[in-house]
Amino acid sequence: MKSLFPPTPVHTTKPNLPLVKTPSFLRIPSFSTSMSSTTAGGGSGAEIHSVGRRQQPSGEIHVIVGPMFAGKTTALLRRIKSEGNSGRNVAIIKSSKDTRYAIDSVVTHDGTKFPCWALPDLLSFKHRFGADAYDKLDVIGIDESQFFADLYDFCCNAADHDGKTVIVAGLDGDYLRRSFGSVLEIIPLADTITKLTARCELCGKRAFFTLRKTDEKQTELIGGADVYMPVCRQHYVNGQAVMEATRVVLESHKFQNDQIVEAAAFI
Ligand SMILES: Nc1ncnc2c1ncn2[C@@H]1O[C@H](COP(=O)(O)OP(=O)(O)O)[C@@H](O)[C@H]1O
Ligand SMILES: Cc1cn([C@H]2C[C@H](O)[C@@H](COP(=O)(O)O)O2)c(=O)[nH]c1=O
Repeated sequence: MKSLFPPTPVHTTKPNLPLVKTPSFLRIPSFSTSMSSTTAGGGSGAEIHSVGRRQQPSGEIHVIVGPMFAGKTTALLRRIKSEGNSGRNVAIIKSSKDTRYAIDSVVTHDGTKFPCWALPDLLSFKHRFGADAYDKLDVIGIDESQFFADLYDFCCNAADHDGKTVIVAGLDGDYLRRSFGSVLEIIPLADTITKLTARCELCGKRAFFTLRKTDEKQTELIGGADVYMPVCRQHYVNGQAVMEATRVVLESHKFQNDQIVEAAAFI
């Protein structure tokens, strides 16, 4: 097997980064001289001949969700590498908001790396990648998909119109277990959906949720094990209660301190 990783960029405007591998280039025929289709009843008049027109490609969408540390990126990379090893042209996009381990690579929590395009949005990918190179792509991986507001439109275009296989990995829920970004919106578009689990950091059981260990409230907060941990249902509920109790205690301490400061000002 040829070594594809790191793969060789093809017609990219961003040298040595975005990656498309490519032993057997141009595998998918872009044009057909004659395309036939017959209706189920074999009825007459159903035959279509389309000379010189682009063949309708058949795309796919596969969605991988779960809490943090569940192995979503690992699963995405495994799939992308396997597609690359089968001779398909692949590229991975991640959100440029995720600067945790590397700027231009997808990196798993246990250190596996793969070069990627780090972008603020998805719909600009085709233009940045180059239209010709994009046409030759077979498989597009998307990591940290919860951060892309244009996920639905990109997946629709890429799979339905451009015939790409799109593999999407992301958080289905945020630290409050609310729907995160547009990830759940693409479920109706998907061929397959895989929900992975991690290990609860407090008891070792299966973890379905992500607990935020700090008291920051914004939905988007980039971080790793310093800020988040995967937990089971019981420890999520307990953990939220502990966080809430801690907040109340800290706020009451702050209130008491403020009163002491105010009182001191009068002395
Ligand atoms: N509590 C945990 N449960 C499971 N895996 C963990 C945990 N903490 C660290 N890891 C590591 O994280 C790896 C998964 O990383 P990654 O694929 O980046 O996950 P994700 O993309 O879902 O956050 C696991 O193979 C394991 O080595
Ligand atoms: C739960 C939660 C997570 N995030 C951020 C934290 C990380 O930067 C990513 C998730 O990365 P992973 O590959 O799934 O480990 O998302 C956030 O912004 N808000 C949240 O509620």
